[in-house]
Amino acid sequence: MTGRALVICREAGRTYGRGPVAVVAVHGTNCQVDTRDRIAVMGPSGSGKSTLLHLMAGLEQPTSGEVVWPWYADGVGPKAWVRARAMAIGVVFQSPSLIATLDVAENTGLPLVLAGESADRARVRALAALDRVGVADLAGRLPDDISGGQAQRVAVARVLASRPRLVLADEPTGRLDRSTGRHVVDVLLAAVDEIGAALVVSTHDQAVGERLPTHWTMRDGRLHLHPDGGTP
Ligand SMILES: Nc1ncnc2c1ncn2[C@@H]1O[C@H](COP(=O)(O)OP(=O)(O)OP(=O)(O)O)[C@@H](O)[C@H]1O
Repeated sequence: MTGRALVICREAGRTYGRGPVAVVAVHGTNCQVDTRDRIAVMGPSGSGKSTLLHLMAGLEQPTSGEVVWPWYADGVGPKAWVRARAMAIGVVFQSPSLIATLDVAENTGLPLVLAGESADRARVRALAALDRVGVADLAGRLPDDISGGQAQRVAVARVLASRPRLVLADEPTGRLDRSTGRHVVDVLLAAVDEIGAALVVSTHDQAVGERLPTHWTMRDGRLHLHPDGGTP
């Protein structure tokens, strides 16, 4: 913890299904992400990393405990809050999920347009974000005409365009070869430094975990924090 709290999990847990088929993806978890944190959540496939990140992003509701975003302003209506939170917490998924019929710049600016920004303004911010991750030259290309590594950098730019306070990257290198993955992590780290955002990366790849100073580990839905930073 190095700054102001952006998200706090208090005994937050998530169970899927009920009765004999219930799966506890995340057991009651206590953790906090602060403004300048750089955290790797390490753990094998199925250990609950994605579910934890989705809880922090507000994409999933906890079935026990609570997730709190302390910068929530009382009086903001639920719809406005969901929109504000989506802008402030950017999620990079394992698959970039670009829309095939929109070019790279349009894909990058889409969340801004959906949030009510004009198309012109969204384009300016999209181009700046693409430039920041080194793929401005791809702005007019369609997703089918770019590589997987380039698409993942576009997905990073799409998140950065909103200038989030917190970036949650869920196995962002999972589908990339090692050297492309390393490059995407470089880009992510440089970009969050530049915009002053906190970063949480979930990964089962030691090489990715080693790039971040703080390590949390997830095993069978239980999160272990390492106050001394921990080794991946
Ligand atoms: N929507 C869902 N419905 C039912 N079970 C789910 C759902 N999402 C996740 N799970 C289960 O919850 C557990 C944790 O999954 P989660 O995806 O969070 O793990 P993970 O560590 O991110 O794994 P991976 O790296 O493979 O994505 C797994 O047993 C998974 O099968």
